[in-house]
Parts: sequence; structure tokens; C-alpha cells
Amino acid sequence: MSELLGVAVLGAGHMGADHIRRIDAVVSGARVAAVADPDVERAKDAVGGIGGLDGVTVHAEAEAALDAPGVGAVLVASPGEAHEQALLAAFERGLPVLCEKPMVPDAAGALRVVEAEARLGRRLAQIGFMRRYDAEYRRLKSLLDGGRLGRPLMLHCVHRNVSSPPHFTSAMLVNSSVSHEIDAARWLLGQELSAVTVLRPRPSSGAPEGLLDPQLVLFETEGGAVVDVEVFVNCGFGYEVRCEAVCESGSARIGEAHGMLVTAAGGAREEVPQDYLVRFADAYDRQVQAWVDATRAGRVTGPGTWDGYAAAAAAEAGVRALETGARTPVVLAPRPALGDLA
Ligand SMILES: NC(=O)c1ccc[n+]([C@@H]2O[C@H](COP(=O)([O-])OP(=O)(O)OC[C@H]3O[C@@H](n4cnc5c(N)ncnc54)[C@H](O)[C@@H]3O)[C@@H](O)[C@H]2O)c1
Ligand SMILES: O[C@H]1[C@H](O)[C@@H](O)[C@H](O)[C@@H](O)[C@H]1O
Repeated sequence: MSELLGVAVLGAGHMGADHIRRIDAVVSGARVAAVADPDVERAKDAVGGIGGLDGVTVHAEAEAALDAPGVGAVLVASPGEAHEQALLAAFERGLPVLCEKPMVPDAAGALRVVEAEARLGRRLAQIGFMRRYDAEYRRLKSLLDGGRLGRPLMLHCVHRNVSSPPHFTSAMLVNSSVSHEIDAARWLLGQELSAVTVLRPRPSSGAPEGLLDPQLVLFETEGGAVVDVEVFVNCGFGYEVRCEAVCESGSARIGEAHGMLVTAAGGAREEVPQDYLVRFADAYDRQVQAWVDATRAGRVTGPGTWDGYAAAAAAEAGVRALETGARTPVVLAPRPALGDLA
């Protein structure tokens, strides 16, 4: 296919604006065809950032962007609560979608999306778990899959943000931030998560009033592995994402060295990225390029709606565990095959 893929971007906030720039300047084979945001000025600013409105329409309503001229695919970067409606609207129109995480924040809504896609009988959605496209995570995945270190016993994970946005809640540490570790653990280990417990240390004085930050989230898997995640979204000093896999005959650690190491005046200083747009820049680029390439070839690859649902179910159990202090099972619905619900 030689024609560029026309993409409608829903949501022109931090991620949406960055994806608009990426589609325009980094990714090949696609162009921004339409942008929707209820804050139309924000949408116009993002479009202004790629040189203006030539060939791009701006809308207040997501559905209007899906129906705009030249749209052949959709990138959803609105808040999680808006994703179910956006995904179902894209499915109704037969449009392939790349949807930012969390696919849908609640498990029941996420399952409705899985079922809607199963009724179509073909995949249409890729979910934005971009760590699967990060070079270090990919190396760790092939090492574990190769079996050289033996069976993985534990994953020790760290997820720190400099600060959280104003609307961030204690539940969002689990269902927004830790959703990345949930997906990474399922993918790295090739197993579903089976139970979750959340410990709540006394909150940092750097956290906003009432926010339970940090938290220690412990998952058990169906194959008997344990995954611990320190999540700390107001650490104040850097964006740090680490993962160590401890296996029967060795361990492997990623996420340690990202910035430049500057040695001067008798000391050495390593730069620490300040946010995800820097730390995972290459992963977002590869993720969107892979989506565009697959879409233009008539295929859908990468994490799918079942991964989005499984992450939502584990996160929902995690939020219950946070509230109750109890070990909480992760219960998944039976997985429908594509076409099963036709
Ligand atoms: N993959 C990652 O690492 C990563 C990083 C940050 C955010 N995200 C995800 O990206 C999504 C957006 O996050 P953000 O940080 O850009 O948020 P944001 O608040 O900066 O931007 C969201 C934008 O969506 C708009 N919006 C609200 N309802 C809408 C609707 N129905 N249709 C279209 N637009 C709508 C808002 O007006 C706002 O401009 C979330 O799902 C978030 O979890 C992912
Ligand atoms: O929505 C964001 C995003 O997913 C980031 O990758 C994560 O580090 C943040 O904690 C989360 O709030």
C-alpha cells in the first residue's frame, strides 16, 4: 500500500500531542488526518505543533473524528474512562485502533471490549503497553524465553515518577501506573496473575494530602512465581523503571543505566530521565511504527484486548487489596475466541 494511513487521534493531552508529533515526524507510512478533544483549543495547539491544519480536521467529539475524511485508523489517547466508548465506536466502523493503557480501567468494561471484538470475529485493537517494544525489556524477554537462567522465580520491580498529576488517586497507582508491570509480568513470564496483596507504608511527605504513595504491590502467578512492585509516583527525583528477574540459575536486571554519565571535577554524575516520554521515547516510536506497518499490511499485532482485560482484572483486584489490606484473588472470565460470540 503506498497511500499514507490517515490516523484520527482522540485526546490531545500529554500523550496525544506526543503521538501527533510522532506520527508527523518520526513514523513512516502514516499521517494525522483528524484530532478530537473536548478542549478544542488544546487539539488546535497540538495540530499547530505539526505545522497547522492543512489536511487535518479538528473536532470536539471523538465520533466526528472517526467519521472525518481520510481516516483509516484510530489512536486513542483520551483518559481511561473514555476508552470503552472510543473502542466500541472504532469497532462499529471497522477501524483498527491503537489504544493507550489502561485499555478500560474497570474489568467489566474491559470484558465488554473483548466481547465486542470477539463478535467481529477479527482483531482490531492493539493496546499501548509500550514496554513490550522497549529494547531492554525485549532482551530480558528473549533471555527468559531462551531458558538459560532456568525457571523465573521472582520479579522485583520499581516504578517511580517524579510527581503525579493533580487528578491522581491512590487507586491509580495500581490501575494506571502498575498496569505496566502487570502487563510486563504476564508477558515476561507467560503466565496469568492469580492473587494480589498491597502494603501501604506511611505516605511520603512529598505526596499530596490523602494520596497513599508509595505502595508495595505483590502479585502471585498461576505458575507459582512472585512479582513485587514498588510504586512511588511522587518520588521527586526521577523517572525510574527497573525490573530484576531472579531465576533458578541466575538473575537479570534492566532499567539501571539510561542517561549519560558525566565525569568532571573529581566526580561522576549520571543523568536520570525525568519522565516516561524520555525514558520510553524509543519504545513509543517502535510501538507506533509497528502498529502502522501492521495496519497497512491488514494485520493486527502486539498486545490485544485480552491483555487489556487481564490487566484491568488484576488491577481491579489490586485496588480491592489496597482498600481491604487482604490478599485478593485475581479472577478472569473465560476467554472468548474471535468469532465465538458472533
Ligand atoms: N503509555 C504510557 O506510558 C502513558 C503515559 C501517560 C499517559 N498514558 C495514557 O494516555 C492516556 C492519556 O493520558 P494523558 O497523560 O495524555 O492525559 P491528559 O489529561 O494530558 O490528556 C487527555 C486529553 O484527553 C481529552 N479528552 C477527555 N475526554 C475525551 C474524549 N472523550 N475524547 C477525546 N479526548 C478527550 C482531555 O481534554 C485531554 O486533553 C491515558 O489513558 C493515560 O493512562 C500512557
Ligand atoms: O499514565 C502514566 C503512564 O502510564 C506512565 O508510563 C507511568 O509511569 C505513570 O505512573 C502513569 O501515571
